[in-house]
Amino acid sequence: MESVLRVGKKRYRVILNGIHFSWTELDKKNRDKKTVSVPVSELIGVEKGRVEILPQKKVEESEQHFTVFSVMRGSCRSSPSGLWSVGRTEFYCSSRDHRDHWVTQLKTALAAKSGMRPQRLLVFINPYGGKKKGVQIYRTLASPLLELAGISAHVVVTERANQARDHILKKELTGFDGVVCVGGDGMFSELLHGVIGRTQQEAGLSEHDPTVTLQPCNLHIGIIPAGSTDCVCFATVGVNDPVTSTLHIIIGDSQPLDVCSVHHQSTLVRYSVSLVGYGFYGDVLAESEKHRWMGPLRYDYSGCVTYLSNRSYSGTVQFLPADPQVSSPRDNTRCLSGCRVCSESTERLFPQSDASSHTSSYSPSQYSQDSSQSEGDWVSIEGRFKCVSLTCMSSSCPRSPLGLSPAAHLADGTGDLILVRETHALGFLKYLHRHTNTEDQFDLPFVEVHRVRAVKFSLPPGEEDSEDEEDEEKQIEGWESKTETDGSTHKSMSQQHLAEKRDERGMGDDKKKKKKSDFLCGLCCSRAPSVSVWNCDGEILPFTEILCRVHGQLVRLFARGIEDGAGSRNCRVGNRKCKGRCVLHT
Ligand SMILES: Nc1ncnc2c1ncn2[C@@H]1O[C@H](COP(=O)(O)OP(=O)(O)OP(=O)(O)O)[C@@H](O)[C@H]1O
Ligand SMILES: CCCCCCCCCCCCC/C=C/[C@@H](O)[C@H](CO)NC(=O)CCCCC
Ligand SMILES: [Ca+2]
Repeated sequence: MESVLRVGKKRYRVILNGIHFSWTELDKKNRDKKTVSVPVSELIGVEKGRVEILPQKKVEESEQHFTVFSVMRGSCRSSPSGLWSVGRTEFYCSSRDHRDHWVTQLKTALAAKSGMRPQRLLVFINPYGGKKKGVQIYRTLASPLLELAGISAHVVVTERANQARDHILKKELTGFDGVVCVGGDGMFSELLHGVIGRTQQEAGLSEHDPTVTLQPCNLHIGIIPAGSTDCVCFATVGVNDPVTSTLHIIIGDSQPLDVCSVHHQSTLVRYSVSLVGYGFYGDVLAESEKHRWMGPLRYDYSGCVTYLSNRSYSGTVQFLPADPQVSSPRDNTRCLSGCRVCSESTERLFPQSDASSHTSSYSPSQYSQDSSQSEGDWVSIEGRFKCVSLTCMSSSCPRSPLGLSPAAHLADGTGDLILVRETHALGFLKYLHRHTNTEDQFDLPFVEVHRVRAVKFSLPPGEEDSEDEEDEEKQIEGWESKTETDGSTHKSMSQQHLAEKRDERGMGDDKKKKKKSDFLCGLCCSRAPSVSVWNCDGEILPFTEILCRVHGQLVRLFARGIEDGAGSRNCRVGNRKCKGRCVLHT
């Protein structure tokens, strides 16, 4: 369809074909002609009249106007890369019939995309996450956009921890195309556990057996960030912004994600997508749980306290290396939207399925993961470590924009194992500081990094996890999942308890008496505990000896990874960059 319409006072040639909706200013010399071209896949909605959606819905009736809403990269020249906003354009037609015809055509074009987009979502809001603004963020920023896009949402404001996980595990989910959380990494983790657990239940697979090839999950997960760190959102979208995330959900973006299952003996302990960290990151988390009242600042405070305690821990790390021909954690690449390494991994991980179906929305695919790969040989490293970290993705976050492992891939079926050996305090500070800039944190003599498929950690003889303590800790975990209504305390009580138990176990009887002054005395290493705890995506694990296995592309998010140079400098018309000439960005 093609017409001359007015936008403001200027005349435009407006064209809608199956792929693009574009408008070019007329009455301009050729070289100055400005074209705005929006892929139909990035249209959000069309309304009759002159309509505004954000910050509040306002409708001005007009028989000859219609308003088009679309994805716009950036909101101004200085927008961070990856930030999306809502582009809004009012068109003026020659008559009411003409206007109605345009609206019908645009709605038909949008309807043709409906198979690629979610129609019905199950949304869980944690009213206590981050700065406690989850409900407000959803009502003012996300809900109006979902409504505009014709997506219906069943909203549950949670009343206790693990309510979202249990709902997904047990309740009827027929008709939902995705589950969405409004909250932080902890809320995401609830959805992750619910979706993976439900999928395995339905497939009749045991999650406990680390050798089982788990069934990839069709139900997509969306994250509207409203937490403290929001690392998963940042690393898969590039920014922590509720509007950007809602737009990715609306247009049905689909980003596969590797997941690590953590086992103790023959039991599944938890799943992780971001960090399974022992030593420094475990200690920071344990310490931070004692200071939850500080809010997100507790991590900075606890980071300093833990750094000053200057601890290191003994243990044996074993790992199964990934194929070094495919990629390496030190190859200076970045996993960006449409990443080649991840696409090729799709073919390797699911050789029988149609690889192209993995790039679109939640179209259910017949997955069957390749388990023919022989396990290979385990490599063993023994020593004293400041930290042992396993991450399935970069784990970038506002604190560390390139993340724990900048070249890690979101969906390549591997994780990066980072070993930081015992070193002097200044050396470790250098390592930590490099997370905040572009210097290579692996280019230090006491740091090594390996791309792996599985990791085992064991304690030195005499320090192993004792069965009695495990039973007790399991009870604590069970208690944690019981109904709780006070969002500010649910985690602190259980995690603090576990942290204290760890301290007790590590310090022995006489040192227990001086537990209260422990972190100050941590400066003097003789009193430091010999065993740390594992931080698993922000939760303390109740076991120290664990086996981790990476499951390639086990879940899918409504995201597309980080866009190359997205933001105010470039837009994409089809697959070609507009080099900043598009009027969206001039
Ligand atoms: N209504 C509720 N009451 C108490 N806890 C809840 C409730 N809803 C969710 N939770 C729990 O709160 C925890 C933290 O939530 P969330 O991740 O949204 O926020 P956060 O501030 O980012 O937390 P974190 O400290 O993990 O970064 C989650 O682990 C989740 O299980
Ligand atoms: C001299 C300057 C030093 C600055 C050091 C900065 C180092 C930053 C590294 C960033 C690592 C992010 C790891 C992600 C962890 C999340 O899965 C998890 C859940 O939200 N967060 C925590 O455990 C919260 C605990 C995070 C510990 C930092
Ligand atoms: Ca990975």
